[in-house]
Amino acid sequence: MDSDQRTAAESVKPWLTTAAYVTASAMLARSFINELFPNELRSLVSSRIERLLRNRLAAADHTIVLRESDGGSSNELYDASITYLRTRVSPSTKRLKASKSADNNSIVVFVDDGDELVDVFHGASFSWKVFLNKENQPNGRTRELRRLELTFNRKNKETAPNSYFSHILERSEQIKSADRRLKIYINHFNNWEDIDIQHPATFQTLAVEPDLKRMIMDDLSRFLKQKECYNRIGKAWKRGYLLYGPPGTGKTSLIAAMANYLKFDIYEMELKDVWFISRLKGLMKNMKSKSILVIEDIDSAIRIPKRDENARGNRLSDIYDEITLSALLNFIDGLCSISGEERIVVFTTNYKEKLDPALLRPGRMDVHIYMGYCTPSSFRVLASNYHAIDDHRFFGEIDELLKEVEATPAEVAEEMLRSDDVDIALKGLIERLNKKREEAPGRMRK
Ligand SMILES: Nc1ncnc2c1ncn2[C@@H]1O[C@H](COP(=O)(O)OP(=O)(O)OP(=O)(O)O)[C@@H](O)[C@H]1O
Repeated sequence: MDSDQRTAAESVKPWLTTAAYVTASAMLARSFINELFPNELRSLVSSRIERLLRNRLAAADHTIVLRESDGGSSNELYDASITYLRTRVSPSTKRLKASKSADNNSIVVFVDDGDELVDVFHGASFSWKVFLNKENQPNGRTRELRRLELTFNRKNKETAPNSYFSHILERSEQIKSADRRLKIYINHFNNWEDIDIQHPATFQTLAVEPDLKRMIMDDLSRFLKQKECYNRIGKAWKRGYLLYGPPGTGKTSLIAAMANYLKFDIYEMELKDVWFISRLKGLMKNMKSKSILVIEDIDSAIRIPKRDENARGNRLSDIYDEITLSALLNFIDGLCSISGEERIVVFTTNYKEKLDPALLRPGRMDVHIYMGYCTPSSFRVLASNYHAIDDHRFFGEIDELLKEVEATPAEVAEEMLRSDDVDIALKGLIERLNKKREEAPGRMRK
């Protein structure tokens, strides 16, 4: 028996002893009843006595309820417990339900609603039950919400809320990061909906200059280690990035690479769907920690309708609260400082020159990153991504063309994908670059 099994066996012992006590007492009581009571009364009296014994046992229990959603916000402790408990299902659990995980296509097995799972931690037993609640929504639809009930013996009440929950939070983080696929959420009315998109971009597959790549990775790693420093200077633990450059230069790919590198989720906020400032607040409150908030195309006007729907007039200003980007930044800063969690905020634009100069002043967005046209070194990354090559007789010609022509990595990637035959793909790219040079000599690079 290894030490884990020994601990488990030892911790189960008191439960077995208690169960044996109940069974033995019930048997004793039953033979006593058989002696004393006529047939008709026997089953009534014996069930009363068994109930009494069980109630005495139950009185020694504590129960903690974890709801899936708490006051409209998602409950991270509930999520962590579900992640953790999935790894604690034992073959002896009588009824299990199985489903296919959207995250990584694996089969997930868990106890069914109403069933029980017993976990042993530091020699104490913790019994979990899952319950399903159905809530009627104002829009007539029914929302399914689950809750977990954790029951443990009163004598473990010191262990349960503190070290057991810390253990669950820590383990669930480890499980998630070992078994993780990028999650992308988009806002839909008041809620975030996760969309099942697999974005495989990583810093390795990202076609940007090596120095820029290193700078971004170092900046992210440094930020994560700076919680104390941000606390000390009284700043929200938030890092803001402004990504700018022409369409197809990899701004979205960089965000995915950042998320995959940090193992953070992405929350993509469509401002045009936000409508009310209160909705913005609610959405930000519902973002999980360790996340990247993305607001794309910030050069387009931000207009949020007035909170009071009756305040309708003829002029635009009667209907909309124009919120400047500057105000939005302040607002996000304020909410981030309340949450105290690390947060990355990324804004993107194709037209940096259209932004309010006040936004570009130092201190507003921490890092400005220009995502530019394809260069010989970023072309090498794409050639390796799509054809697993690091050299070819056509590379010299392509390098010369890329120094002259403005071609986005997206355009180069498109040519690389046209054929599995590397010679055909590279010839296609040369033709495209030559055509660009002829068609737009004025846009040639200096
Ligand atoms: N720098 C890059 N590295 C690797 N692939 C890239 C890069 N830029 C573009 N691509 C390829 O082109 C596709 C489109 O690029 P992406 O959406 O990241 O560009 P974008 O700058 O965000 O464009 P937009 O401004 O239109 O949103 C990507 O899915 C990827 O295949």
